[in-house]
Amino acid sequence: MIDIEAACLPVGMGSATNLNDLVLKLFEIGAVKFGNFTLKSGIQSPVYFDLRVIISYPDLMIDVSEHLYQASKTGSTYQSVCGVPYTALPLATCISTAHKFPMLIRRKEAKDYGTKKIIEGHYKPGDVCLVVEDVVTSGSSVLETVLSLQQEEINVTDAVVLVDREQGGKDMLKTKGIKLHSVCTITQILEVLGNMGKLEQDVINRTKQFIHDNRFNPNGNVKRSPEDEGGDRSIKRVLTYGDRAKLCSHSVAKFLFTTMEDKQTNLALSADVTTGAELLRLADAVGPHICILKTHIDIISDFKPDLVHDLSHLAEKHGFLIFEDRKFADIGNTVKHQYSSGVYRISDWSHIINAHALPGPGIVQGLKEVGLVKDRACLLIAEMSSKGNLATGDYAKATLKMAEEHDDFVIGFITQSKLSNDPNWVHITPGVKLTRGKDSLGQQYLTPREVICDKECDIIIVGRGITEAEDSVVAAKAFQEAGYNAYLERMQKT
Ligand SMILES: O=C(O)c1cc(=O)[nH]c(=O)n1[C@@H]1O[C@H](COP(=O)(O)O)[C@@H](O)[C@H]1O
Repeated sequence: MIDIEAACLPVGMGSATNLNDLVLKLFEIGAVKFGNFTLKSGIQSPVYFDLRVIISYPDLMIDVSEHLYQASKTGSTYQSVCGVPYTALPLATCISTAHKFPMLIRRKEAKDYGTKKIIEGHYKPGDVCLVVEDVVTSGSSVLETVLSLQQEEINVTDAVVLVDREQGGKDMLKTKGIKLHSVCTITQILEVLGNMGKLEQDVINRTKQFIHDNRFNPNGNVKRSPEDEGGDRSIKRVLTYGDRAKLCSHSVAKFLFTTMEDKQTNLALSADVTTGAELLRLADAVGPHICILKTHIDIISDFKPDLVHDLSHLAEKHGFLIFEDRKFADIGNTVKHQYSSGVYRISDWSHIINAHALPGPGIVQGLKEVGLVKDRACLLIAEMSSKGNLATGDYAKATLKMAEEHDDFVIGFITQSKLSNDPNWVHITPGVKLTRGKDSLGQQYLTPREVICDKECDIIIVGRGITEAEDSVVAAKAFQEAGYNAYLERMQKT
């Protein structure tokens, strides 16, 4: 049974109702729903929380924030409170104004201009901040806000959430040193609604079974700095590829970061060869060393549909993603056809495609109408490697903005430098050789270290450095090692 006494202590400027009334109210306004819902991950869930709707009920907002405030009072002291964007922002605001608690706002996107701040508000290194969230499932959204705060040397020891779905978030956050407090758990909600006769027993059983069957493992591995090991809580945390796999919501980006960590490679092979047989030979030989195989399918002189079928098998065998470097650049309606049909039917086999931002957002919308249902991903070309290219000035910034508006499909950029600190974006850089240089047609080369360590991009694209080497496997191994070592070096220095 629920400890009602504990849930209705009078507090600060207001007082919280009892938990039963709160749960009932949430149920009545549709903030808690039972049925069949497809979650962002694609999983079918018998329960869905839509806590955004509470902003339409000011009394409920005050009540929920008082419950959150109560649940967070566990002996720790905080200098500030920060809501996980967006739903928890108004909740954190209510707590802040009711209890004279300074607030911080974490930007969802990092500003690359002006103050360049990701955390807004006044703070100093070593401050302790309470993180507020509406619902916790795996804990990754709370973690994302925690990591942003920690990068500014703000400590987080506790987080408070209205509903814990009991799917592993609490344990995962514990492994990161964060204690999660919840106003209520899904078990408590089922119990309250069951006792009030609002839910059939089979709905309760189905929901319990779903929660039981869909738990996340608490296997996070946020890298700690030496000061952290020494007990200093002013931690600067560094996100590994594995951490970023957990943070990002797009399945292709998740797979990519996971592969990079597991295979220890940030190498994309640009397989710019002109026959099907050569493409397959290269893919099979170099496959163990790469995370992405990039194609220009229209330079294959003997293309047959079987080729992409065989290539897909090799992608599965070696665990890499296929990226057709089609560089779409037309209006939305045209690119839809170019992507889905014609001889190549690119959307049927290529996990990732790229597009120029030049035509405006319609190009992404058009591609998305084809790619989203197939769980495909897109990279926007923000900066190019060739001398004299016109993608300069504010072009990259405008491209980032376009990507942010389509982050369900766009997972990152083809770029020469890091555009954003948001760990969800994948930064992929072509024009890489083991030594700096250029070719006779304006291509300019940087080294893996310059790209990964200095410019802080994530993946190197290498073409002729491998395809024209005497032994492509030896060359691929060398690029794999150079790229991954540069990444490890960056981890050390950050
Ligand atoms: O989108 C790309 O991949 C790309 C963008 C860019 O700015 N520069 C660039 O070279 N590329 C591609 O990256 C590959 C580079 O090949 P190499 O110069 O042989 O390493 C080629 O397939 C290019 O089409």
